[in-house]
Amino acid sequence: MTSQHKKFKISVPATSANIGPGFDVLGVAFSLYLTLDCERLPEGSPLQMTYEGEGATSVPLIAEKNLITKTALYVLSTYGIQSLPPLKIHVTNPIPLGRGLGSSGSAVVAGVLLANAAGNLGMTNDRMLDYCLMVERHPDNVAPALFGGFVASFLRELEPEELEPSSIPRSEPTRNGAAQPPTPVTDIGHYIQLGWTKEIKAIAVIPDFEVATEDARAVLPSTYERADKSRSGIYNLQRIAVLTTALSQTPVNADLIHKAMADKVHQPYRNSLIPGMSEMLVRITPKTHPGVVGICLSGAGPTILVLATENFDQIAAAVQEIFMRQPNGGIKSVYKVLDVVHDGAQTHYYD
Ligand SMILES: Nc1ncnc2c1ncn2[C@@H]1O[C@H](COP(=O)(O)OP(=O)(O)O)[C@@H](O)[C@H]1O
Ligand SMILES: N[C@@H](CCOP(=O)(O)O)C(=O)O
Repeated sequence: MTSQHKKFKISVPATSANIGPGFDVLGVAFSLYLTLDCERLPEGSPLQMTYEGEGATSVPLIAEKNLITKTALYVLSTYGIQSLPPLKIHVTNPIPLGRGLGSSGSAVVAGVLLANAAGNLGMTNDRMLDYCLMVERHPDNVAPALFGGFVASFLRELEPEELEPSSIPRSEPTRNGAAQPPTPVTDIGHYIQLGWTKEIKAIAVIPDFEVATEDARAVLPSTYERADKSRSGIYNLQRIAVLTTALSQTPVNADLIHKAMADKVHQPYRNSLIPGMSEMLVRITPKTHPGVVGICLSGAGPTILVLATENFDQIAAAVQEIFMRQPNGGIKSVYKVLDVVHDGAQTHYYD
């Protein structure tokens, strides 16, 4: 039982999805945490929500509008609970929004954990994944955020009768306003945690502009043909199979990983949204920059993710230099050297 605990803290890691060829499949959790410090208030008190960090000036703090709390409200409503219990919630968010580090996925996971703790729902992690997938339909951010580590995942196709109108919040609203299922069906998400050698860290080079995931998905083709000129589907399948094992092995085979991180399914179409990316992917290699293991777009971008074993500052500087050479005064960026973390989202109870 958790109801006697007056305070609880939820922490959810940032993630990077895709890792090159693993579009909508692979994701990895990082040592950068969205946290919610929660305290139960006396019955009848209004919800109090405060927020610091990334998004502090833009994220709404109204329960029905904020992605964390509206996700929690949706989960609670499927249990017949129509409002959040009286709570004081302080959000601390170091994950930049709209940069391809899974801020929305982490917010969705935090919302599901918030509902679980606040409503004493006693959900299993697998059940929580189902709820996350009703809100964020691609699994590659929410699965590693929930479970930690390097995760491959898929979700089953929903049946037409499950696609009925409802008030499920979407982290990326569909462009055509397609209807969403009313309650989570079970057994939607399937995943496996893969090995990741501890020698490989991630350098996230974060430019000072946002790309909404919805916009970065809108530039992708609606169909891929087996016989297309670049054989993009087969190209990616071959690489993803090699990459998932190569990233677990010691000693690190940088040349193999770098080649296996190439992609033809999403990155080429997103070039136009991320000035300098195509040059970075060609020019920053294990041969040109010792320590580099691989390079890709992080999630839907615009962050560039370099996997590396050493020389982190020099490698980051090379990416930043290419951003700065872009037209109209260049693009400023910051970078973070991140560890892959093997624990996912957590709820700690106090008092
Ligand atoms: N901590 C948060 N609290 C509330 N909303 C958030 C939070 N983090 C992200 N969001 C919502 O998610 C949007 C960004 O989602 P998205 O475009 O998918 O980018 P990202 O790559 O960062 O996940 C933000 O504009 C905001 O609406
Ligand atoms: N597979 C998705 C991943 C989006 O990740 P985000 O961190 O940018 O939200 C995609 O590439 O669209």
